[in-house]
Amino acid sequence: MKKIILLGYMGCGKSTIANRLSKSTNIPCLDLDKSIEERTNLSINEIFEQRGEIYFRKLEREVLIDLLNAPGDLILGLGGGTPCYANNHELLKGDNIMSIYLKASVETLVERLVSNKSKRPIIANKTDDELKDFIAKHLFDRSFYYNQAQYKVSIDGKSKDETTQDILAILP
Ligand SMILES: Nc1ncnc2c1ncn2[C@@H]1O[C@H](COP(=O)(O)OP(=O)(O)OP(=O)(O)O)[C@@H](O)[C@H]1O
Ligand SMILES: O=C(O)C1=C[C@@H](O)[C@@H](O)[C@H](O)C1
Ligand SMILES: [Mg+2]
Repeated sequence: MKKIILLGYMGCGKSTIANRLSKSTNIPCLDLDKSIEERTNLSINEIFEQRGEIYFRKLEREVLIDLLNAPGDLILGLGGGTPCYANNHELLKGDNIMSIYLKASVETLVERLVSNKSKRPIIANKTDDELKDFIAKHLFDRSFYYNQAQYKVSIDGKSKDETTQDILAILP
């Protein structure tokens, strides 16, 4: 059983690329954020609003552990913060796990996120002017964890197809 894990900052394309990889490989895919929403019957925004981020981070770890331990092959798109909390990055070093960091520049991320903030509670209340500085600092803080991934794929200037092909080329 192998688990292919996509990680990286919000907007780097984890959910999008996980779906495309799944279609090309016939390996089923799941999205950790979606799995959390299904388990709680709440949206990510509602979880943050009603229960707070600490509750979300506990749940995120629990659902991650369950999915990593489930039988069968899986492509899993993590949440943007998943490897950066509760030592989750150590969970991604198991023998049957292939972790892939979708590495994006601050510019690419700002471009994608500026009009897509509302469903992402960490940035939802940032003004467009604040967003670039926030992402630059946040990405810097998180990079230590993202860089623990086994593979790094740069996504700047690439189409969804090109990124998908780059990842297919490193799959066993
Ligand atoms: N290679 C690409 N080129 C252009 N746009 C892309 C590419 N990959 C993804 N996108 C777009 O970027 C946006 C963010 O992608 P996606 O939701 O897959 O990111 P994510 O990493 O799952 O984010 P989050 O951590 O917030 O769930 C989407 O609108 C998607 O269509
Ligand atoms: O970067 C983050 O901390 C987050 C990213 C999203 O995928 C969600 O997991 C949630 O909005 C938190
Ligand atoms: Mg996603």
